[in-house]
Amino acid sequence: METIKIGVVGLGTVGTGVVKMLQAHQEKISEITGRKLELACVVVHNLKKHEQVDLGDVQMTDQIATLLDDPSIQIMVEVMGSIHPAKEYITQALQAGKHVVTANKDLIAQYGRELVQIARENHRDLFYEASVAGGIPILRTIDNSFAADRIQRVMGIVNGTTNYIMTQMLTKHWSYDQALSSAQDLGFAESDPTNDVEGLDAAFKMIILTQFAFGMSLSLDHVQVQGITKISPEDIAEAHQLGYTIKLLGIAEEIDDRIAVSVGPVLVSDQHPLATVQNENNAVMVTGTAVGNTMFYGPGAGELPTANSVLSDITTVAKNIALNTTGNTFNSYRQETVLATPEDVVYPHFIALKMRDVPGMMMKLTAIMTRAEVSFSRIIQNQLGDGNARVVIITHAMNDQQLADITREIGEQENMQLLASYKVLKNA
Ligand SMILES: NC(=O)C1=CN([C@@H]2O[C@H](COP(=O)(O)OP(=O)(O)OC[C@H]3O[C@@H](n4cnc5c(N)ncnc54)[C@H](OP(=O)(O)O)[C@@H]3O)[C@@H](O)[C@H]2O)C=CC1
Ligand SMILES: N[C@@H](CC=O)C(=O)O
Repeated sequence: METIKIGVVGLGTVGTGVVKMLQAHQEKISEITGRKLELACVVVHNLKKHEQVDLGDVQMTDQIATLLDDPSIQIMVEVMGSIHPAKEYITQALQAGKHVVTANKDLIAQYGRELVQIARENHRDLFYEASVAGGIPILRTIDNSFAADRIQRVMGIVNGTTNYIMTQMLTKHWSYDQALSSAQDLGFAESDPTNDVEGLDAAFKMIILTQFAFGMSLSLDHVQVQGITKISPEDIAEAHQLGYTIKLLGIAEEIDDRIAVSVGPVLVSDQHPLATVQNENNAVMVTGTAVGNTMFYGPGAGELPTANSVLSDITTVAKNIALNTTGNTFNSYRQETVLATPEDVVYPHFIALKMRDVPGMMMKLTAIMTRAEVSFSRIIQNQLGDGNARVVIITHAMNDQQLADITREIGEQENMQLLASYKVLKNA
């Protein structure tokens, strides 16, 4: 049986899982692909850190040239993360005639088109299943199984770290710092977790999902992004009291041929399947015109779940090599990017305010809402004990322009402060 040699760049959470799975499932992969896969080298940044790691005959190096300059290595697996030098390594690998598998969503979301072009020019494969929702095979599913359907919306929990943090805070009453530190220890968080908690990691994944589902290419400034760092315990408790769970949701939806993409805390009805997704698990709901609602659930981060997605890409490349059909990248669906306007995006909202507890304040708030043509659906008021009250409103459906008008007017009031505003998702 012919051998395909593989070089892996990165031996952190995902790289370790890839090496383990390549070694453990060798026989099955050979049977499926008709090729023996051989791990030839592993490239790391700091060799000293890995002194205790036993890779047997496999060479460990801190020199990327060992991999790039070896023509016998046919597949490079990039699991080191960040933009530079990962982008340069992938470019050089493709130009040197290697196929590339990566888990790097930051890179694919921002430079995916350029890298796909380089892969095509060099007739090489480029796959990145692990870049979205870790262990859930969502990209290949959208690419293959939704090819003929018209997708209306892709929505879900696509960051494991934040879902893990919020689950621990709600169920075990851990502090934010304690939960984040645990997510880091478990290998879910990015090396710099800012992107996780500020919603950027989820935004990169939504950019990739939008490309697959709608064929439209977005940049980060096309996505409305809010993280979890400003969610307060009061927000969580009041949402709970009203029958909702707060989740960091990515939503990409087509509204009259225009696209709206956002990432932010959303109140999800406790009856909604997304409300039940706990810990580092992710879930992606894809709504198609023909099929209706579908939901894909599983671990969104972690060593072996993510490695499994990387291995599915490696296996695909190996099959393509065996069949002499390489030169494939993921989906080639392309549509002109047309963005929705703030008037297009319509949701009920949870709005929390602090205001002086004196006569007339509620009338002022009602007047602001009336001017924006928004009505209340539910309202709670709690005294803060310092002469102020915390008021929480669930509005009827309103658009982003109405929300912007309300936010501006509240900001102009004395004795009234907007504390939070989140979308509300009612039904499946
Ligand atoms: N962790 C997860 O659950 C998931 C991660 N991903 C993505 O997978 C990728 C890897 O993530 P993860 O394994 O968590 O990251 P880690 O931080 O755990 O590991 C990164 C690895 O890359 C190596 N590395 C960093 N810079 C270089 C360099 N210049 N040259 C060679 N090696 C380098 C590091 O080397 P050294 O050890 O010597 O410092 C380390 O071994 C990222 O793109 C991430 O977004 C995707 C899905 C899930
Ligand atoms: N940091 C990411 C890892 C997977 O993409 C997450 O927590 O989801």
